[in-house]
Amino acid sequence: MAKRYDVVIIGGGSGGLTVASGAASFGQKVALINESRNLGGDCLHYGCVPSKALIQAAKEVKQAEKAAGEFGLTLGGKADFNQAKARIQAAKKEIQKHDDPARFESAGVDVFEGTASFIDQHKINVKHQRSNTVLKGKKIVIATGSSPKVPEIEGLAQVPYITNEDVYTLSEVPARVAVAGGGPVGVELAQALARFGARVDVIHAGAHLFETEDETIAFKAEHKLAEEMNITPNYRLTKAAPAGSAYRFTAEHVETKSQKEITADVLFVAAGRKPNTDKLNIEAAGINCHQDGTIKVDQTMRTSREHIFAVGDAAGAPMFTHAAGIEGQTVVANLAFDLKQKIDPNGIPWTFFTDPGIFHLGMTEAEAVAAYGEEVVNVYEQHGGEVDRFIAEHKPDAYAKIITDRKNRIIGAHAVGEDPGDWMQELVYLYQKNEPLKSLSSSIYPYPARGEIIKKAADKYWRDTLFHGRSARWLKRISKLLR
Ligand SMILES: Cc1cc2nc3c(=O)[nH]c(=O)nc-3n(C[C@H](O)[C@H](O)[C@H](O)COP(=O)(O)OP(=O)(O)OC[C@H]3O[C@@H](n4cnc5c(N)ncnc54)[C@H](O)[C@@H]3O)c2cc1C
Ligand SMILES: NC(=O)c1ccc[n+]([C@@H]2O[C@H](COP(=O)([O-])OP(=O)(O)OC[C@H]3O[C@@H](n4cnc5c(N)ncnc54)[C@H](O)[C@@H]3O)[C@@H](O)[C@H]2O)c1
Repeated sequence: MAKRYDVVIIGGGSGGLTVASGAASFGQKVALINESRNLGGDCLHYGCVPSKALIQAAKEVKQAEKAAGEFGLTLGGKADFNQAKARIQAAKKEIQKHDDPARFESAGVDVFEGTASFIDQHKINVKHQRSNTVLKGKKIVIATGSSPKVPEIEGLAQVPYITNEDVYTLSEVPARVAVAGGGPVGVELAQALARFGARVDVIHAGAHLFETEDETIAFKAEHKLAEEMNITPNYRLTKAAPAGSAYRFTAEHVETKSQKEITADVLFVAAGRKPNTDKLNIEAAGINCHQDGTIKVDQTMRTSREHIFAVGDAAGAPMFTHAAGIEGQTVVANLAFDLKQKIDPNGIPWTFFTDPGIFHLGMTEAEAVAAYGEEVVNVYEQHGGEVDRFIAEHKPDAYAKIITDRKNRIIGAHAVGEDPGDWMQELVYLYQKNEPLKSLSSSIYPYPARGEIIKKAADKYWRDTLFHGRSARWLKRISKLLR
């Protein structure tokens, strides 16, 4: 006999947990299935939390070295990676408390440990060790996340490699690390390993690091990151082989096919993600998927079956914890009240935690020009070298680019510099409220704020309007009359 629920959720990560607590709080009878009792998903166990803990530890090591060099201090010894690992464990343990299954159970959610697979479009089998439990859901939410994609690399079977799932458990930092992939997973962690003493080679099949980013931002970030690691864009890692006590990797130019060889002690595969949809027996539910296995959804997060929703990484890009969260919130409203609330994918910002970091909201300049035409798009650029705080902090490389339409509404906003997520967040608010950039000009920033970088960009709108063009001529005339 199947156990009956209003909602059955598959996956206990950022997306699934948001749906579980939201649906239960609206009085729905909820079942949550996760492969292990350790809820929290990729973000907590292998993604955001451990990576940010490691990145911060590595940043402190780098700052200590930089300060020693600049201020004539003597620094001895080698940074202890085990201390960073201890911090990672402590952070995970603390945050894990929020995702304790008991908390969800006390909120009325039935938590099932096991692997879920569809029997038909309403029934799901949960397999745990040798037992099988069948659940029946009026509504079903798939939130199974994603895993590292391992590309075809000849000889990889003879060469041990790591992914973001193993990097935090390395017993020590290898002397030489080859990284396949120049996206955020590869570069955030590569920089951290470099700061703990590894010589890092990033092999990247794209024309530049961070392919999703505005070109100006990606180039500025890459230029700075190249001070700490060897970056080889336009090359794909194609072969791996043992070479004495180390390994030899062959990278092939994506167009000319010319080859380069790199020797390293460890290969870190960070070549993208694949959705965790392979164990779901998804055909039994009759849901349509994209070719890469991600689930097709509309903007209400419904799949091709009206009563089945998908959120988070399993539903494809954008793959972020907060994206899974907002998608989960939208699904709660849609399934509990039969609404058709939509997600605006352009309204989901993100930050990459490299140093310098990257902030992204909406369209890049190239995307905006392609979508609206050059004559409609206005671009406001602001350099940190003209902002007192960045000058005082010796960080003049900060840079922001804000793209607006003719009415000065935000189409895109991008930045590179130290913790740009902190000083660019107001633009997310403006975007959501459909407010113009120029409104920031009247906002007061406690001096010397990093956020002045976006106020100065907004001031440029007024300068263009007041001192050039038709209104400038009128203002001059009025001013003369009043003299
Ligand atoms: C190294 C790294 C760093 C990252 N850093 C950030 C960051 O700083 N900020 C940010 O916003 N995002 C970051 N991300 C992305 C973020 O981790 C993901 O977007 C987010 O975890 C997706 O949440 P989700 O709910 O879709 O899936 P997940 O959190 O992966 O949860 C899916 C859950 O479903 C379970 N599951 C899978 N299949 C089944 C099945 N058949 N039956 C039962 N259970 C199943 C899994 O075990 C897992 O617990 C990072 C990712 C990586 C890899
Ligand atoms: N700070 C954050 O919020 C954060 C951090 C990490 C990851 N993430 C999320 O995780 C997603 C996945 O990130 P990712 O870096 O794993 O993937 P990605 O797809 O962004 O980058 C992987 C890159 O690897 C390259 N590649 C593929 N095969 C290769 C090969 N054989 N040799 C060399 N290069 C190869 C591809 O050109 C690709 O650009 C991101 O899009 C993001 O949504 C977010």
